[in-house]
Amino acid sequence: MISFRSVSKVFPDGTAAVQDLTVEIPTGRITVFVGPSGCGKTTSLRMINRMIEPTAGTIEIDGRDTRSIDAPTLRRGIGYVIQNAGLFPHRTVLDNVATVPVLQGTSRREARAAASELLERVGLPAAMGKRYPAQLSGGQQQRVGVARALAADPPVMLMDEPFSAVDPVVRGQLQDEFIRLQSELGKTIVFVTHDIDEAVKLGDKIAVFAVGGRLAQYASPDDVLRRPSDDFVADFVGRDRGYRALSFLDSPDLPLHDEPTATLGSALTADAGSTGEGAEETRTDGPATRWLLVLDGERRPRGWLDTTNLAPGTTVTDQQLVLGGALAGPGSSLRTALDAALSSPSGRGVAVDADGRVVGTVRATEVLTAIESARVRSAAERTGAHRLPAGALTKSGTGGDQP
Ligand SMILES: Nc1ncnc2c1ncn2[C@@H]1O[C@H](COP(=O)(O)OP(=O)(O)OP(=O)(O)O)[C@@H](O)[C@H]1O
Repeated sequence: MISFRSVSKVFPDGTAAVQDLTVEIPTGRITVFVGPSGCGKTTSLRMINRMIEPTAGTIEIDGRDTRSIDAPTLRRGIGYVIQNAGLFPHRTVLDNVATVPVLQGTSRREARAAASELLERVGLPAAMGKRYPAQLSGGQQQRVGVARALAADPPVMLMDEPFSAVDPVVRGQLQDEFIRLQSELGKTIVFVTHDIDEAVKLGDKIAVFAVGGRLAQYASPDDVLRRPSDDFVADFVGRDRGYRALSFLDSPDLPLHDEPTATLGSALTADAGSTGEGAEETRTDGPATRWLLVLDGERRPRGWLDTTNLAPGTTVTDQQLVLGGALAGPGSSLRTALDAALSSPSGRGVAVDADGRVVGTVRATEVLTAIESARVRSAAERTGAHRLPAGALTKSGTGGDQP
């Protein structure tokens, strides 16, 4: 546990960067400091490893005042990852990762072997260890940065906007891998970002900072989205926060419908798209159309086919397909399920099993009904009137793939 007790930082020029911050950061979880630019997130983070000293208050790690530990010793137990990775340009990737263990007396050979394993752990082939940082993409450099911070196996990791220098797709991948890695490692992580979506996705707890270094709210992502503490937080988390809060509701009981399908490369039969309950006429952007779900040979979804003007016998090709949006997989949240239905041209969201094979479709109206029931259950749970089944309100992935 890292405890901030009435911590303030006023810089010599008079800037009050952090004001009276009191916060308890739980062990083994990800706590995100989020807020607009200049509100004291980085200053607060750097006070943990004493790169910046507070002007008032105390910071304790597991009950020990950090001022009672000399700074180098303190920092050995605290990994630090920054934007753009901050790698040493003239050292190979492997030696970058091995730096701290070597400084701590591990033999170079041993440190390199461990570094090589760490690279694989963060999703990089060990062969990349021979390259120099400039020979890697931004996303790869960030992975090396994470591996380097993990090399000394510190119980605490400080991460300052580690994924913000990469494009949104790579950032999403890095976030997913980071969640997976943390589920194995269980480090105490303090993560700084100005992106509320990133905070909600990664954080077990979120500290929302307001301008002037004031803590506006400290709560679970679900609470920050559903019950912002004041207008500032409500404004910061944005207008569609109700929709985003759906990410925290599981979709265990959604009814799945059988969906008529065709296989890519096969010929359309005369009744294609007109049998089964999923084949009713669906109004999309004008005329009524009949949408048929097209699969590959492994029953994985490839897209939707508008059969309105297609004669029986027509061969189904990739070019004819309209891509749906998100897929709902096992353990998906209601947000993913709703997104799958709303982003599908047929209005029917495709549900897949763990191998990506189609198991049926869901309709937006049914997801909305499930959302309503989950809200009722959640309200009952808060008042203690009703117990939810275990895991019913756990955080699930919010993303989805395109069929
Ligand atoms: N060394 C310094 N001397 C004077 N003022 C500073 C110093 N470092 C930071 N500040 C000021 O302290 C305030 C908080 O800065 P900090 O970097 O902690 O904010 P932040 O929330 O991390 O911002 P960002 O998201 O832009 O990185 C800002 O007004 C900043 O200009």
